[in-house]
Amino acid sequence: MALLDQWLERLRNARDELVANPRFQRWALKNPVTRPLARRGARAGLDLAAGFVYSQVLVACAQLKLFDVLRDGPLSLDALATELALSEPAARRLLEAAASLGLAERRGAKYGLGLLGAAFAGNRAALAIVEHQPLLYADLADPVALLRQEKRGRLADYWPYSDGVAPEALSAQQVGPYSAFMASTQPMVAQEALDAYDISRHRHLLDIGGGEGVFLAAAGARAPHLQLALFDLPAVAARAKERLEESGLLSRADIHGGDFLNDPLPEGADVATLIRIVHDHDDASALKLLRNVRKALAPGATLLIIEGMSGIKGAEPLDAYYGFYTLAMGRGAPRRVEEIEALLREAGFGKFRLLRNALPALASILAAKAV
Ligand SMILES: CC(C)=CCC/C(C)=C/CC/C(C)=C/C=C/C(C)=C/C=C/C=C(C)/C=C/C=C(C)/C=C/C=C(C)/C=C/CC(C)(C)O
Ligand SMILES: C[S@@+](CC[C@H](N)C(=O)[O-])C[C@H]1O[C@@H](n2cnc3c(N)ncnc32)[C@H](O)[C@@H]1O
Repeated sequence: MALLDQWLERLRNARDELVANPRFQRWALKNPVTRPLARRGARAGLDLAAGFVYSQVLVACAQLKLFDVLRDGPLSLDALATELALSEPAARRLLEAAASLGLAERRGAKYGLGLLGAAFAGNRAALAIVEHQPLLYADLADPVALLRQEKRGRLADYWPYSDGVAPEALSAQQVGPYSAFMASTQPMVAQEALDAYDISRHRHLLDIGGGEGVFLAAAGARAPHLQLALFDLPAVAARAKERLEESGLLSRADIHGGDFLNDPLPEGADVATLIRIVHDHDDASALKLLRNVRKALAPGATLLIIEGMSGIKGAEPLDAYYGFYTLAMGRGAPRRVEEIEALLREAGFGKFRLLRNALPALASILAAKAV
């Protein structure tokens, strides 16, 4: 095995040396046998180099509500210019850029939704994420300064609990923007998790760091007998109460406000969830949180960790996205399943099961049992 590894390593080194040679690059593009592969490589490089611009075209489409405008059918350029409040040349520039990326489609003298445009038109949560991105991009204008900790990301202000502020003291104003953002993107995650895990086998769910209760409501809708509970910061718990009241679910739900690192968590649940929580924390506070969760659960109870996890096939770019997102936020990092399991084991969990789900790039679901 060691010999095989050595050979593989030599082969990889030889490949890297070859591909790094500009004469080889030119030869590979000219040679009809190697051309398709070389073109694919060049295209992948171009896409990476230009990716920020592609994203900004998407941001412009989202901010101008292009996908909503095209949802009722293709429109001419002058109609689009009016709808988007752009000059006709500017509308043409945007629509041509969008069409080149599959976000729109030329249909004779009109433009319609392209494949990707149609997918975004049908996905409010994805659009909410796109509209949130400018905050992240502002920080990423100088990625090296972030890596060297020469600059503090503005995202840290958006997620004030990540910045050493006493979390229980956060005001309604401070938690409002991030809570609304999480609530608008949660349906996509909830659907992914609840399709992969049959929550109806349980009797009592506690969603820890459950935000405005969107997951709780989705789980409650799938399992009408399920007793519901949520724990989040007091100012967020107040928002959850309001939302659940509006949807008529408050009578089924116990909503608790507090600090999940330092306050006791409510007991009695046979399933607890931590959704997009653990990757917000460094190892020491993640472990503190998991130990606190373990204390609230009886042996045999289930804990579901639901968030983007590294090293999963189909979710490879997640290390780039969450790696740099959490860098700008000033805390946390995406983890591999084995790393999460190690923390869980230390906190008193076992019997791990990584569930299959449709879109691991969005979130993976790791089930564990309190032992
Ligand atoms: C199969 C046929 C008939 C045709 C093929 C044509 C085709 C391509 C059809 C597509 C149909 C289809 C299934 C569309 C589905 C579209 C979907 C599901 C689109 C989903 C897009 C999701 C996106 C863009 C999600 C991005 C998520 C991001 C970037 C997550 C950000 C999360 C953040 C910022 C969280 C922060 C929390 C913190 C602080 C880190 O804890
Ligand atoms: C990234 S959001 C995820 C929200 C929700 N689980 C979702 O996926 O939509 C993190 C949540 O953890 C909560 N939170 C952060 N620190 C906390 C603490 N020390 N105690 C209680 N809740 C906390 C935040 O208020 C926020 O609702």
